[in-house]
Amino acid sequence: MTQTNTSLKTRRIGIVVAQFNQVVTDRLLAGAQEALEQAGISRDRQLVVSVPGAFELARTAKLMADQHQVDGIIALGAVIRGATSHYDYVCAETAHGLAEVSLNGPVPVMFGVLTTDDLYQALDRAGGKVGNKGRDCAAGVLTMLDVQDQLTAAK
Ligand SMILES: Nc1c(NC[C@H](O)[C@H](O)[C@H](O)CO)[nH]c(=O)[nH]c1=O
Ligand SMILES: CC(=O)[C@@H](O)COP(=O)(O)O
Repeated sequence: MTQTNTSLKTRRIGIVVAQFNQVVTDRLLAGAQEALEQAGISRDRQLVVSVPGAFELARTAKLMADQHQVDGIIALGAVIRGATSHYDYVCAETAHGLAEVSLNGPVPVMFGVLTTDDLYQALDRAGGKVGNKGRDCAAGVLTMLDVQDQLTAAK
């Protein structure tokens, strides 16, 4: 599918970012914001909201989507395995929650939540040697808007 990006100048993108493991999520946020700006979505059209942890991302994304504040949403977080099974619950519910908001809500939601065994794996994926998941999600949300436009035009 070709990228048209015709209406990017008017798009608004929401970014919901978890404060937990902020040394990682700050880098994801920076990657996402920089990529959006490079694509033509200036900072004043990026609505950034921070929440306590990954578990809170879905509810906040839902509020943004339901209030029609944005055309697409990027959810950013870093869940890092601890000593107990808490990690599994946070990962599962965060993923289910965000998927539900994306499937049942009016705008696409990108899953920019790292789920890693340790801090090093997370940093590698937040602007380190394995890329930046925030940046990937910025590209992804724009592709999703383009896909949506093309499907609407093809009706
Ligand atoms: N352990 C991590 C959490 N835990 C916190 C939860 O997300 C949530 O804020 C709390 O249980 C209150 O509802 N969050 C992360 O984003 N990353 C973690 O590694
Ligand atoms: C992913 C978590 O919630 C985690 O950091 C909790 O750590 P623990 O399992 O050691 O309590």
